[in-house]
Amino acid sequence: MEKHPEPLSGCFFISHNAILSSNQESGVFSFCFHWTTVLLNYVTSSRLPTPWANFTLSVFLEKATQKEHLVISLGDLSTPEPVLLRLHSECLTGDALFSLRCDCGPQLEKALQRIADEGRGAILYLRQEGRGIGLINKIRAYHLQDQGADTVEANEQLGFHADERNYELIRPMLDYFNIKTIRLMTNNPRKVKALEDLGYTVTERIEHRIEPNPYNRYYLHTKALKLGHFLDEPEA
Ligand SMILES: Nc1nc2c(ncn2[C@@H]2O[C@H](COP(=O)(O)OP(=O)(O)OP(=O)(O)O)[C@@H](O)[C@H]2O)c(=O)[nH]1
Ligand SMILES: [Zn+2]
Repeated sequence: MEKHPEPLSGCFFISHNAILSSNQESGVFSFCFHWTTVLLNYVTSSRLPTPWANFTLSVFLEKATQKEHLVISLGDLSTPEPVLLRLHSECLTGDALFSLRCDCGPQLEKALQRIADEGRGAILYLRQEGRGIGLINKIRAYHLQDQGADTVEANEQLGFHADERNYELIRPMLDYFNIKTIRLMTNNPRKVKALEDLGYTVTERIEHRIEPNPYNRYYLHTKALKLGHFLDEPEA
């Protein structure tokens, strides 16, 4: 049985952003470091045969929450060509329970298919269920939506922002695979910005739409209207 690595490396490292600033008038130079806590540690990996391809599954453990975040990868990601990537937020109802309320399940399949077709790429499967509010609160939000609220209003009625996800935690995963430039499969402009803010280069945004169904039509409409997703705003 594999021994649980504990801890894997030093607890702290110096982030890329060592800032050198100067005060022209006094001629004083100051050098300050931003110390960044390592949010996740790589734990282990295995083969993951699927109907689309034989992927590799790697697991990372988030220190603060003990959540396991996953990377499903194919091919050599360390070469300089941009990596086909999907940041997929956990959706138990859509990914595993076949829910038609959202587009997550078909999006996950589409990403697996696309990576298999190209023979190289990765899905970061992030345990940020319900846009970061967790499964119980997502079901509470669904309950409110059953009574007429839209997906944003439901979150707000529960005291959350429309989107509570934090993308900081993807850095250790991308760095582990030495990924620097990315072709991102998404309809969400905030994911592109999040990657760029973290210092990665997004060379291409690849639209990642699925055919709407009668149950997710209004949800997709709201995402386009209120969350800025690049979708066709299907009729509510
Ligand atoms: N709070 C809340 N979360 C939802 C709802 N429907 C889906 N989710 C969650 O939303 C996340 C997916 O986010 P989306 O907004 O659908 O899409 P995205 O990841 O921002 O963008 P894409 O990359 O284009 O898919 C998953 O974590 C789902 O569990 C909902 O009505 N309320
Ligand atoms: Zn979903």
